[in-house]
Amino acid sequence: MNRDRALELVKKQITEQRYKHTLGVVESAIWLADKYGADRDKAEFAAIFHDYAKFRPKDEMKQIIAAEGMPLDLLDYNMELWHAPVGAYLVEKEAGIKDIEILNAIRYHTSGRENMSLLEKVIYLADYIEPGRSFPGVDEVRKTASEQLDSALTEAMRNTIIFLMNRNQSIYPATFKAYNYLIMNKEESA
Ligand SMILES: Nc1ncnc2c1ncn2[C@@H]1O[C@H](COP(=O)(O)OP(=O)(O)O)[C@@H](O)[C@H]1O
Repeated sequence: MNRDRALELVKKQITEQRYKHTLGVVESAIWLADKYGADRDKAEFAAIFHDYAKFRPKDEMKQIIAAEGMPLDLLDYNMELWHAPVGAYLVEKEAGIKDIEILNAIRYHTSGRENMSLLEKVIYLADYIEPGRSFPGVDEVRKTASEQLDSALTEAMRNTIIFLMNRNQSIYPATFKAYNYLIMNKEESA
């Protein structure tokens, strides 16, 4: 599949505003991929498709999570988390994307996970820092992203955890695990 066809498929699934966000994530993902040596084409496709399932009905997402052997504890947490694993499933099924690295980058783009691949890190971070984002702290993360990938990822996860805590929301444990893994496996140069 080429880039234009992929964009066309995604455009049908999401709102105009979310499509703009997607184009921003593509730009940031390619920038990060080039900077840190990830596969540029895979980064581009993962970014294009990352929010594919964002507007699927809640019941359809629930049904897919249960039927496709996804972690059932997802259903106990923020439903904003669901579109990521459901997206990975639908992108394979409906768009025919088979590359497991691309699918995993989509699957973990909201929660993160322990021991993330380079591509997973690139997509998680690109989603956080894309040019359309304007929340507090994003400029600091952008600056760090231009210097050290894992440090930027750690900052983005820390901000997300603090953001959720300040709103009295529960936090899906995969994000804590991802954060702990980064802290506990930090390179001395980081
Ligand atoms: N570990 C988590 N537990 C619960 N909610 C989370 C967790 N990580 C991220 N979220 C929330 O999921 C929502 C959607 O995340 P994401 O898909 O990255 O954002 P967006 O829809 O803005 O692109 C955000 O509001 C974020 O706060």
